[in-house]
Amino acid sequence: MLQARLAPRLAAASRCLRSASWGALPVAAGRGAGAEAGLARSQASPPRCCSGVRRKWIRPTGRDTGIQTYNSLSRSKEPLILANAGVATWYSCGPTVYDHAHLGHACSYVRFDIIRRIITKVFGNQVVMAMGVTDIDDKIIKRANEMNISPLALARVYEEDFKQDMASLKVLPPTVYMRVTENIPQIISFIERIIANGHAYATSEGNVYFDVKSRGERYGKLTSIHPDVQEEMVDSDKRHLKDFALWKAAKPQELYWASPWGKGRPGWHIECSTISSTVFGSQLDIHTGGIDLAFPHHENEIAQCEVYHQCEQWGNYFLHSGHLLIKGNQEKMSKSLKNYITIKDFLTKNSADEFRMFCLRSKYRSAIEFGDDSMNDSKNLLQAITNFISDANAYMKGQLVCDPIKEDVLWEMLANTKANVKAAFADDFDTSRAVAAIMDLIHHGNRQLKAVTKEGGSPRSPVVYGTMLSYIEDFFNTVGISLGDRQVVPENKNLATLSSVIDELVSFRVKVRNYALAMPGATEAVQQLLLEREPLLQACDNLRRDLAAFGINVKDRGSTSTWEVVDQRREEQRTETGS
Ligand SMILES: Nc1ncnc2c1ncn2[C@@H]1O[C@H](COP(=O)(O)OP(=O)(O)OP(=O)(O)O)[C@@H](O)[C@H]1O
Ligand SMILES: [Zn+2]
Repeated sequence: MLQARLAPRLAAASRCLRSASWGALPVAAGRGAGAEAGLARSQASPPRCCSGVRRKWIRPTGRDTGIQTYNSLSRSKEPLILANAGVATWYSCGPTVYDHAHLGHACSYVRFDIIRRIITKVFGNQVVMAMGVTDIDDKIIKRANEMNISPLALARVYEEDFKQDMASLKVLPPTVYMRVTENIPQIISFIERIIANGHAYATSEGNVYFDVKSRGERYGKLTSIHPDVQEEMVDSDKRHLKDFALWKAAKPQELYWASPWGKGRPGWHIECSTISSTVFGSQLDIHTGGIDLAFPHHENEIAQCEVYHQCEQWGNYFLHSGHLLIKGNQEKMSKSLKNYITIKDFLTKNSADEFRMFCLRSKYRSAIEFGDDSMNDSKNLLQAITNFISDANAYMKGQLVCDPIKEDVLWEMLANTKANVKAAFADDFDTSRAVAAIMDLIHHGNRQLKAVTKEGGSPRSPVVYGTMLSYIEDFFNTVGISLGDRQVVPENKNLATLSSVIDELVSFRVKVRNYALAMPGATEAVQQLLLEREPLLQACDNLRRDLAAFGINVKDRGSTSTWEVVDQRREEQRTETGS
């Protein structure tokens, strides 16, 4: 079905790529310089519109998903309309694979993973996602030279490393990963066609540049950066400073591919335009990346695709995630600033769910400060949710006995929460609002779960708690968090065994404790027995204390007991700070 829908587009794309013709002319734009300029601009203030021309965004025709999303192309929230009903085509800029990925990368990919899950699970659309992997570029060549291995070998190692990191963070893989080095013929054809259409030129030095001026007012449609401004040219064979490289002539000893312009390799931006067009043809619903990619990368991708496809609007929605900043100094976490924490290091002390909760608590577009405080807040929230689940479970099983529950209040709260969560998701994927709505529901649920000492008697309301539990678990499953260690146990046989052992241990302790406490009457003989059984109660208390040291919290609830896993690190911190 999906294949049938995409087939005409794929055919059109490959026709375009095959029919590209030759051309030639004369000049260099590096990823580093441009990207840094873009970064500085995107972090400071929104790009200035030099021409004052209002950007024109063409509202796509198709099926409205019911979601309003902020579109960097129009700089406002727009209805998310998919060209093919029920199917979102999505191109995501992937990693440059020359080193371990860090938490900045994690943040961007986790945030978009959450959005992808919302589009799929909450709004019922299929997502077809292609991700380009930059496996050849200046940084890869430099690092490979330092390590005395081939750039491609280095890239393969770190591509695999990236995929493993993403899997550890529970980021769903794209439908297809596409390596740049496996798309060189397509990239060359793409460049040839851009030249043939009069928007690029080759230089005598074997470089090919995009002629930015040839795009006129349309260059800058994403970021309002316009080529009219006169800038001084520095030592380059290009015609205009803003012209950017489509093809880079190989330096001596550098890895190269043969091309109509000599030995060389692709520029950065052309990779994504070609790969996206190879998979999705001349039209794309969603394009994503970190905010630093808006300029020059996405601006240039747009220019290339629109002159190649000769279309008015290639990508309909550009979504940009905010940066992960280091707390205190407001710096972007990045390799070049050497202020990064690798995903692997992070995961030795924290869980993927904790990081996801950290991401959920802010809007995906905003910058987010990373530090111990914000991670602890996220851990505390997760613990509060786990505690509620444990208490509600105990209540449902009759282990926790409460005063009569005001059911109608809870049913109403639940209905409101469902509506609020869906509205928050539909409003530019506002996950922080959705989490706040869930926490409010938990707060109200907790308020009524007050344990009372007298056993039985009062009417019970397990169904409303069961419904709340199931909704809350569904919510977190939707955004990629597995709640409660009991839920994740089946994935790990050792943990499943451990869980059963603790069940047995706690149940044995309950029998001993009940035996030690079961003393009808107050005769002298009974008092004597109580004294004799005192060591049993002491042993029960000791066991509870010892288990707490392993992060197992045993709760005595009248004649029965329940247990849950608590975050030990958090407990230790609490003890240290006396909180
Ligand atoms: N600190 C960060 N916060 C959020 N997103 C980031 C951060 N650093 C990189 N990204 C995003 O991760 C994705 C992959 O980036 P890429 O592989 O190009 O790394 P990079 O930007 O070169 O990283 P670095 O600056 O550390 O070298 C991009 O979408 C980029 O915007
Ligand atoms: Zn890209």
